[in-house]
Order: sequence, then C-alpha cells, then structure tokens
Amino acid sequence: MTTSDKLDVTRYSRQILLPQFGKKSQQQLLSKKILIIGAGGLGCPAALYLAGAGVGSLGIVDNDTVEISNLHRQIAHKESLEGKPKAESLREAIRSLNSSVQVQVILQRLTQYNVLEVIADYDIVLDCTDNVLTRYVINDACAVSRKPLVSGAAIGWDGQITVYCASNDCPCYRCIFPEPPPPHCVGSCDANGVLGPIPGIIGCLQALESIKLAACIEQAQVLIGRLLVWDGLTSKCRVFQLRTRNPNCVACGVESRKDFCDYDYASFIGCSPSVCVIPSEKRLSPREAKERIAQSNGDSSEYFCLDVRPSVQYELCHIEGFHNIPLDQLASRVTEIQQQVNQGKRILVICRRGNASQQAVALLSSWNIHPVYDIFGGIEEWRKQCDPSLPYY
Ligand SMILES: Nc1ncnc2c1ncn2[C@@H]1O[C@H](COP(=O)(O)OP(=O)(O)OP(=O)(O)O)[C@@H](O)[C@H]1O
Ligand SMILES: [Zn+2]
Repeated sequence: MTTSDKLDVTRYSRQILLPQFGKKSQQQLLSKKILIIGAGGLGCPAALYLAGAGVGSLGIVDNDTVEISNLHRQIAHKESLEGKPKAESLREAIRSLNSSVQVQVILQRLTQYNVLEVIADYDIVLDCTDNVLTRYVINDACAVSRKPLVSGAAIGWDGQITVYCASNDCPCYRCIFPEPPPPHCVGSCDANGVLGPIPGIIGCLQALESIKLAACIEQAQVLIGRLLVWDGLTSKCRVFQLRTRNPNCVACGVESRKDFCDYDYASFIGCSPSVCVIPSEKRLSPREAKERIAQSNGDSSEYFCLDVRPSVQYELCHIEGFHNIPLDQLASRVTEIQQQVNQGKRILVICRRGNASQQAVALLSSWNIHPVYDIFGGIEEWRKQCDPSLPYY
C-alpha cells in the first residue's frame, strides 16, 4: 500500500468501514466526475458532501453572485464574499474541506446552447437550480446524453427529489411533466420564502443519491422512478412511484426525440421577461408618484395609496401612508376602494416589482374604478429612486 493510499484510507475511513461501501466504492467515487448546476440552497450542501466523500472531480455552474439574503441557506458562502461569484465561493469552501477534489468552475448561465458541451465531461448531473426553464434545458440534455440526473427542488417548507434518465426504464422530467406548470403557479424562494434547512435536507439527499450511483453500491436502492417529497412543516416524508419512461417522449423517446437546439423554451414555459398589461398613461415612476403625493399633502391627499403585496411582505417594510390590500383580497375588499373613489380620491398602486400592481390596476379598471395608476418597478424601484433606507429583500 502506498503512502497516498494510506492518506485516503484515513480520510475516508468512516465510510469505507461500511460493509456496503468498502474500498472498492471509495475507488469508484474517486474516479467519477459530477456536475452541480446551481451553487445556491441545494448546490451548497450537495457540493460539500460530495467533496467530503471524495468524488474525484466536481463541476460547479452558476452565473450569480453571493447576496446577504442567500446566507441563511446557502451555507458554503461567507459574508465576506458578498458580491463575488457563487461558483468561486463554493470552490473555496470545497478546497478548504477537501483539497484533493478537482474543481472546475463555470461562471456562465446554462442555456440550451451550451448545455450539451458543459455536461459532456461528467458522469452524473445534479439539478440544483430554481427555475422551470433551466429544468427542461438540463433534462433534455441529460435525456439525449443518457446521463443520470439527480433533480432537487425546495421552496417554502417543502422539498422533493428524484433521479431521472438513470436506466432504460427510468423516465425523464418530460416523461412525467410533458407540459410545464402555468407561469402563475410557479413559486420561487425569492417570492414565496424558504426555510434554510429545507434545501439543506434536499441538497444532502442529492449528494446521497449521487454517491450511491457514483460508487456503484450494489445493495443501494436509488430514487430512480420514485419521487421523495418532504413536508418540513409536518415532518412528513412520502415516496411516490412515478410513471415509467414514455416511449413517445420528445426528450428521451428514441423515435420521437426532438432537436432542442432551436427549440423555443421561453414560449414553451410561457414566460416573458417583464409583464406589461396596462397602457403607459396609467403608469407613474416612483419619483413622479412621490411628487404627486407630496403636492396633495396629508389626510386631505387626493390619492389613496394601495400596496397589493402579501401582508407578510408589507409587514417587512412599507412606504408610509400606503394601505395594504393584497392582490388576492382585491375582489372581496373592492368596496373599501370604491369608497375612496367616491370621496374624490385617485388610486395609486404599488407592489414589489411592478407586475402584481399592474394586474391590480387592470382589475380595478375592469370594475370601473377610476382613476387608478400603477407605480412601475414597485417597492424595489421606489427604494432606488426615492428612499434607499427601505430594506432590500
Ligand atoms: N440556467 C442557470 N445557469 C446557471 N445557474 C443557474 C441557472 N438557473 C439557476 N441557477 C442558479 O441556481 C441557484 C439556485 O439557488 P437558490 O434558488 O437557492 O438561489 P437564489 O436564486 O440566489 O435565491 P433567491 O431566489 O433567494 O435570490 C442560483 O444560484 C442561480 O444562480
Ligand atoms: Zn422522457
């Protein structure tokens, strides 16, 4: 036995001692290359446990930078690295944990144009991202390349994980979800919140399933064709059997496979970068809105200022003088607004970023409530133009 063998044995001894694992599995792990897409809430724990376990080589893809609001769950990053690329920050954390792991950092956004090239070199791919479009892009590439895809998701109190494309019968994401969810049903941590340990748990499970695959552990049952759902609020965990592979799937079906290079993912998902649903004369900049409010001073103001964000966000921060009626309560509380209009007031509507407020203005207009104006860019733009003391969240 060589000295380096001895060193490895010491480092990995606690897992090598497992009868199902042993030195053979350790050597398998050391020979594998695993790609982690997304260095956020899922990617941080997944990468650290894979590095600790001694995977030979890890790739990290992320084009984002560290923000303070990431740190409650993206625990590989540090306060001192705020503003620095997440993938580089994660590489530093991996290095200080296990310097023998090779790390390749890709500071690019993964798209349909680079995905095949990026994943080509790896044995296993982990989807640790947070958006539906990227999920389909990664899936389609793994389906075509027949690479095991360990797919995790976490939001609010809930998380889930499964493994796609890992065997002949194993479905891909499109086999299970041939159509994407409607855009308004898709949540995000940014909009809906998330408790830190939820992505922590799912990211650890992604590392575990990847280790089982990479180390070729015969007795292990991998989450292939099964979806594990974790409800953190009730501490209930359920495992659902998924459909088998769809032979006519456009991603993994041999006969029906599409060429995804020219595919219009944005239209398929039904997303547009910024929603604009009302005419420009009904929209004011925050600066203009603030001036108008100031000119029509105090209680006798000719404006009724409405904040349509969820109450939990309103409690987090709000602009003085704005009343909170969340968008989903607008219909049931429309008489309150009508009363303000009857008293001669004009309605000004704000939300977080300017989409919900436009929907509110469109709804109020359709109920013949006039005049009503949208403050474009929402609280975020108000913070930039009028009041930097408002917290960023
Ligand atoms: N197409 C993509 N290419 C590269 N990285 C991606 C892609 N899509 C998502 N990601 C990355 O996946 C990670 C998802 O992590 P997570 O949702 O925990 O973080 P976040 O987006 O920073 O959080 P928040 O929503 O609170 O701002 C992010 O770091 C994001 O940059
Ligand atoms: Zn499929």
